[in-house]
Amino acid sequence: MKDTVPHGTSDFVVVANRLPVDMETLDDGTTRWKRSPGGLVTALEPILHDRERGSWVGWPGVPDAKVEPIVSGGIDLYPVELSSDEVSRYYEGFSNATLWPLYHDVLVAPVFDRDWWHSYLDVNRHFAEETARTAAEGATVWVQDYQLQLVPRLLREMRPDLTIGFFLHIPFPPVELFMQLPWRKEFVEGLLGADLIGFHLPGGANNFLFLARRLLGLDTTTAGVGVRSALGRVTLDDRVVRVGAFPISVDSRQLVEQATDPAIVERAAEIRRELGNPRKILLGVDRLDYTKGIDLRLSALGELLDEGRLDPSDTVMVQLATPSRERVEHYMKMRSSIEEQVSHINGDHGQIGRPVVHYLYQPVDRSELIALFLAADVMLVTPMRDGMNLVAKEYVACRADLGGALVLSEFAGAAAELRGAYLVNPHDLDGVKNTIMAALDPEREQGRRRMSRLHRQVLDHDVHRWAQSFLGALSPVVD
Ligand SMILES: O=P(O)(O)OC[C@H]1O[C@H](O[C@H]2O[C@H](CO)[C@@H](O)[C@H](O)[C@H]2O)[C@H](O)[C@@H](O)[C@@H]1O
Ligand SMILES: Nc1ccn([C@@H]2O[C@H](COP(=O)(O)OP(=O)(O)O)[C@@H](O)[C@H]2O)c(=O)n1
Repeated sequence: MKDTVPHGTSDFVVVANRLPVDMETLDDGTTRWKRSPGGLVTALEPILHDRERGSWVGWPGVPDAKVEPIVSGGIDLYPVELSSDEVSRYYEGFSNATLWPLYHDVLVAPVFDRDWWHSYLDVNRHFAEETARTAAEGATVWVQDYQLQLVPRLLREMRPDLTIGFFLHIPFPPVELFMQLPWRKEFVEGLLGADLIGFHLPGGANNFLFLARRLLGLDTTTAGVGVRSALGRVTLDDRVVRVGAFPISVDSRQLVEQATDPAIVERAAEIRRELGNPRKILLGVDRLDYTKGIDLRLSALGELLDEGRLDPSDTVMVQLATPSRERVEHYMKMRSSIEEQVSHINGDHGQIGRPVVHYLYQPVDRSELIALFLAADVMLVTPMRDGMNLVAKEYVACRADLGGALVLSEFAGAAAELRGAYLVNPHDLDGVKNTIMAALDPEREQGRRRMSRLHRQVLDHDVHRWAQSFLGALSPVVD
């Protein structure tokens, strides 16, 4: 964290709830910055690094942090302060106990709280104001995700000279679920402040177009939206808003480079030794979130061990769970139940010094994560619903050796592209168990062919292509 930076000079501004780095206060009262959790940051960081100068407006991850604009990793960071009350009502409340469950198939009941809604509105206004101060005349602003869906409209009112893109990183819900939202019209109007609205999948884009017609009576295209093509259009009095599907991805080449680094390859071998040289290693890597299906894969593993279909003396599972939204009720409950499941499995099937499940509830270093990807024979990605899931793409990008197998939920956005994975319906526990068994022992050449297809897909469709396709579609507005 170095120089301070001036306002009003940025030609390209990313606006996201979080900055790419979180502020951390140490025991001695000093502060330091660490990488923020989640796939949004993983995806957008390399995009901003590519640009000569880019800015990022976001929250530094802790309440009441008064921080001046700073430069980090070549990106100008403009912190937006949130009070502890706003963290509780806007972030933990409306964003993560209302919108998050509503947009993830109502896996838990969304809470509709009017105070939270007012806080969401206020915070969206703060973000729009900070962005309006930061952006240069005629700049391009790219607003990210469900926490900031009102920003496009608010920002356009403040700064009509800007070109505004919006991208939603989570699923856009089916119409009948979205209709539950008491403030549904405000959301559609908020998003329509953008020039281009992007979703991961065509389904989300089509749902949005339908809602713009139904809720606001607007004139929209009705033909289906394609992937990176056939954009939909909403015609307003004074302009046209385009709507498209742009599946996000990872920095595949960078991952291949890291995964073929001899030190990381050696670390992968060392991890296998440290785990007791099991015949098979299963791996799960997630934020600890009830959408991710960590409990489901543990149930599958537990039953396979109970039934004697897996041998605890030669099978190990590693589950990394990054702490997330720890004060939100359903996250606390999910943590307890996962930890109980891990204890049961280890209690029933472990031996002294040889647990079956190695569970870490802590952030893990990037190079260690890549070594784990290399060591894993089967990667388990089993969400009940997920916008994309970059972990699935990271795993196959890292497997340039064509080893390993990916078990992937049909309910992750990534399943639309990674058709060569072992696809599972996360509501069908027996199906998940049988698929895990198949993925553990594929015929060698067939396994390599599957991985080769997946690896190529992710190399051809990386995060740079994602950003180019979105920003390319946004730029005709500028021309
Ligand atoms: O900021 P947090 O509340 O700690 O949450 C972390 C991020 O989680 C979500 O990530 C989503 O974006 C990924 C990239 O597009 C996608 O692969 C994944 O399916 C989504 O869940 C959230 O949408 C982000 O805003 C958060 O920063
Ligand atoms: N222990 C962990 C777990 C995840 N991660 C990263 O966090 C990101 C998770 O992205 P994702 O798209 O799969 O899911 P969300 O957490 O964004 O919902 C990936 O880039 C993972 O590599 C990590 O760095 N360390």
